[in-house]
Amino acid sequence: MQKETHVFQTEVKQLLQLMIHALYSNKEIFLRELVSNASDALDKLRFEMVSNDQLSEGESALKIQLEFDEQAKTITLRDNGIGMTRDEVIENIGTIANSGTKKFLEKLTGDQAKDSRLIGQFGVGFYSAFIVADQVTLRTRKAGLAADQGVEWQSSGDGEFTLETIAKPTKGTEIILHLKEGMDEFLSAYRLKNIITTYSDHISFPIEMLEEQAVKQDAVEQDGENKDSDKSKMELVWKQINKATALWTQPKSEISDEDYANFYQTLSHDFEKPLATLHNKVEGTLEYTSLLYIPTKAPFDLYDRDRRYGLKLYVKRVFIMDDAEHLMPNYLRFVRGVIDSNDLPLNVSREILQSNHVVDKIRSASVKRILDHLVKLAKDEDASVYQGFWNTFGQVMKEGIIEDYANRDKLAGLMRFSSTHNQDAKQTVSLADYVGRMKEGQQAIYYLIADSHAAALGSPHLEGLRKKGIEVLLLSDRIDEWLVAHLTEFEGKSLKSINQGDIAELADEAPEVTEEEQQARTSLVEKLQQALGDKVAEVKVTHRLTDSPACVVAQEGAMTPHMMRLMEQMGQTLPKSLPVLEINPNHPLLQKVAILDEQAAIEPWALFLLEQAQLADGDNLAEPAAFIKRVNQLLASV
Ligand SMILES: Nc1ncnc2c1ncn2[C@@H]1O[C@H](COP(=O)(O)OP(=O)(O)OP(=O)(O)O)[C@@H](O)[C@H]1O
Repeated sequence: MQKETHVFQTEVKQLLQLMIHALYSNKEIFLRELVSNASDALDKLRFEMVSNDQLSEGESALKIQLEFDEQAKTITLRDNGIGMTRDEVIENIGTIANSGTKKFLEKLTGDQAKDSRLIGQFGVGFYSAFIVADQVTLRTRKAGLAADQGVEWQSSGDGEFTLETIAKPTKGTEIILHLKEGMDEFLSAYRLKNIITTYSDHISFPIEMLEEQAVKQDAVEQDGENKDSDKSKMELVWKQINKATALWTQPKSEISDEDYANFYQTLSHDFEKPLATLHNKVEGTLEYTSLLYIPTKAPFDLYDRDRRYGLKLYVKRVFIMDDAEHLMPNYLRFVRGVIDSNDLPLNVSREILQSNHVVDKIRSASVKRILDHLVKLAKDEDASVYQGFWNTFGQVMKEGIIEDYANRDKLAGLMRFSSTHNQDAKQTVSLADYVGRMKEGQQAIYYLIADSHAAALGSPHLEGLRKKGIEVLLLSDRIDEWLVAHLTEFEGKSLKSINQGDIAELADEAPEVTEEEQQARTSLVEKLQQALGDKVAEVKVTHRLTDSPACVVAQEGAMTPHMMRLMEQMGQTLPKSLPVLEINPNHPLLQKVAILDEQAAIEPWALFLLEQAQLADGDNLAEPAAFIKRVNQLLASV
């Protein structure tokens, strides 16, 4: 087939530009990325060969070779892995951007240091070749196809690439980098070897480089006169330069922190050191090894629904799949690592994983390991470490309360909230802290849910409790309504919303009122009730408020207004449950209303009190213009 030219998709073009500039300070990672791709290609072939040994094409040793040419200024990386068809080349490296690319580009900040970290996580893999090369040639042939079905891809990274069908006798992929000006540092065996042993020592396949070695001359020649002279000449031979042992199979005592960290980088593309590394070998009825990492930074697509998460699954050292999501519950999707099982079949599929007791056991033991480690971190004297974890992953951990019933108690202990104790928007208060500060006889752990921390902190509902010195947790994450629906108690203390039903601690504080006052109150309540009709479930005198004139609360057991708003935003139509309007009869506004007699005069006040209470609660008024008109009329009339 003739050479044809294609253009990169716009997103790919943007990405290339960005990478070339932003990753400059970390340029040697190109090699790690390409080696990682080669290793993936070998993993895939090894897996395919389990059911089809023809694919080996007579080459049983799977390996990666690296060489450089000082004159031509090129570096070549070669693997004898699975290779790619023409269509796969087009799809994988060229016209079609990775599904995350757009989202990734939207996340960019313009700050080089931050962006380069993002790029790393995003795993731009192959394109990182253009950090050091101004021309890249990729030659590949899919294992199992005929020798003349090879493909050559070529690009200088400036918007276009060419494709040509070529003959390639050996399966696999070869990438030739034509180095840019100023990149001569990579034309050095020492430097290349160093990068490989730093980043790719524990890739499970051998990586070879050419090395000079003295080789004995032919025996015939040696038969001559000078028999003793040890004639030998220097020759280049392929020598393995990495350890090529999967890191997790090594004894812990032989693995340095650096080894662990470098392997984490290979897995996650994250430049940051992981927060925790948990390496376990399990023997007995079940045999497997797990190497789990808790990252320090969240991946940029932590909340991306399309993103696949999970661990790499190996069976008896053979790579099976990436993102085996059944090995970790969804809420621990930020955990990276490897599980290598001796008990699963090699032909295991995602479907089998879904309902497999071996997987279930590995998963629950792995979850336990992660949670136990977090519990330990949370107890650490240096609170900043766990706090840092919570600031990054707290919202996701909250999903655990909903998702993971078996571990609910442990998870509850790991939760952190904002509270009136320190008023801070940062979530630093644990339920145990709260319980430790509970007043004598306090009935429940109180919380308030609002749309934002500021709205919660300024809520009129807090007034009465604040006066009594009772702490209230302030919840304003979207997930909090679901959290409290599932977390109804902690250490025998129930959790209770302060804008739903009555609060025992406040009811017993009702101040003495004279019979006359009581009558006046009853009549005020009746008047408002009549004016509001079916807009409210009830009007009653509050114990909650000290400064504000009124507030809305939900009836005991009914959905809070905040929850109703969330459900509506999610497109759920619900039968309206009406709010209870609580009034503060000591407030000057209410005293004003108390002396009005005519229903026509009371009505705008009643509506105004209800609507301002709803506004303070974060509700959107159905008729804002009518509200403003009413307020203006009332203001003009005073
Ligand atoms: N040496 C190779 N042999 C076979 N296929 C390859 C090779 N290098 C790249 N590919 C194919 O090209 C795709 C894109 O590679 P790239 O490195 O850009 O991203 P990735 O490997 O999918 O992502 P990540 O780098 O995050 O693992 C790969 O998924 C793979 O299918």
